[in-house]
Amino acid sequence: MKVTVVGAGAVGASCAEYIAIKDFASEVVLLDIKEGYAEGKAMDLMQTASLNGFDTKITGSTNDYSKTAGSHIAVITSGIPRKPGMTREELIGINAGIVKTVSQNLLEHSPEAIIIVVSNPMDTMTYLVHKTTGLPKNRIIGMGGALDSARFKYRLAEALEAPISDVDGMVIGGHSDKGMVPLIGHATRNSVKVSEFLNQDQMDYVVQETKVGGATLTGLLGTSAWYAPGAAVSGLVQAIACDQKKMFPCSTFLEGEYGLNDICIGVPVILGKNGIEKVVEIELSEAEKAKMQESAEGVSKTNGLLEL
Ligand SMILES: NC(=O)c1ccc[n+]([C@@H]2O[C@H](COP(=O)([O-])OP(=O)(O)OC[C@H]3O[C@@H](n4cnc5c(N)ncnc54)[C@H](O)[C@@H]3O)[C@@H](O)[C@H]2O)c1
Ligand SMILES: O=C(O)C[C@H](O)C(=O)O
Repeated sequence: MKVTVVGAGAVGASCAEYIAIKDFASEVVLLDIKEGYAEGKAMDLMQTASLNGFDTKITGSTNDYSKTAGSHIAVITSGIPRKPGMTREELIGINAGIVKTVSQNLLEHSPEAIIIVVSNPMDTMTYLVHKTTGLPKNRIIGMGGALDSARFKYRLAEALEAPISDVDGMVIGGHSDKGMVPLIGHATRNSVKVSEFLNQDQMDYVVQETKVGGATLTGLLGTSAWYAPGAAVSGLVQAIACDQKKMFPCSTFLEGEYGLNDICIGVPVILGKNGIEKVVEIELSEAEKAKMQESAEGVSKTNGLLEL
């Protein structure tokens, strides 16, 4: 199983490290445009192999896509992250061109690859890849909801004063500060609805802190987060590589599901060897449906900025 990660920066290198440590891939190729950067990150990571106990071979490439040939899965993290005070959507002017070129370069050498899009604004970048590559929609996956759901569980566990292993919850909708839809009504503590334990103010706080989770960290770090994003991507890669049939919220191209068309946005999907094996349509409350519709309007507005 060969995996390529384009962008050997904070998220890409973290993703590569988590994939290696999980040791399900034979090879991970890190590619970056900065001279020597991917090679350096790969060598540094390989020098953890005896310490972290993995056999995965990590190699680096400075913009030579021939090294990525035959990749089964390709992750796109190339592009700029936001600075404090920015929205993800403000990155479109620079990242759209990068993501378009990178996806084309990847597919030239790995025409059968499954593409996972990470670069922001992620839902719109996923839509861009869908529109410009012509790949079947099951092979284009946007990562955002898996990360947002991890932050949702973090906030739920904090509010519940419970171990994170007791908590479950999912975030759907757009991967944006205003557009996320944390499904608080579905969230549970060991199969018991969290509304049995938390009052409305506490639940509202969890939802709001989840929605701005990325911005909160960007404010603290001065750049985007990378550990949880890298871990979230590695989970999607593993589900595909190991044909796990696991359900994640991922950005995918919709054709009527959830009443939405011609958009990539976060919905529950089953991930396996074919990428998106199935879109799962769950029962939403009227309020959740309205939030999803509003979220989709925001994503479509950003999509409109693309020069397709
Ligand atoms: N979807 C999500 O949940 C999520 C989470 C975290 C970060 N992000 C996004 O991921 C992207 C990367 O974030 P980061 O913190 O890793 O940034 P970073 O600056 O640390 O890394 C980005 C890397 O991309 C490289 N790059 C730029 N143009 C390239 C090109 N044409 N080809 C190959 N490599 C290129 C840069 O040299 C840099 O090393 C940002 O757009 C960020 O907003 C998304
Ligand atoms: O928030 C960001 O700028 C990066 C990413 O989308 C995140 O949610 O961490």
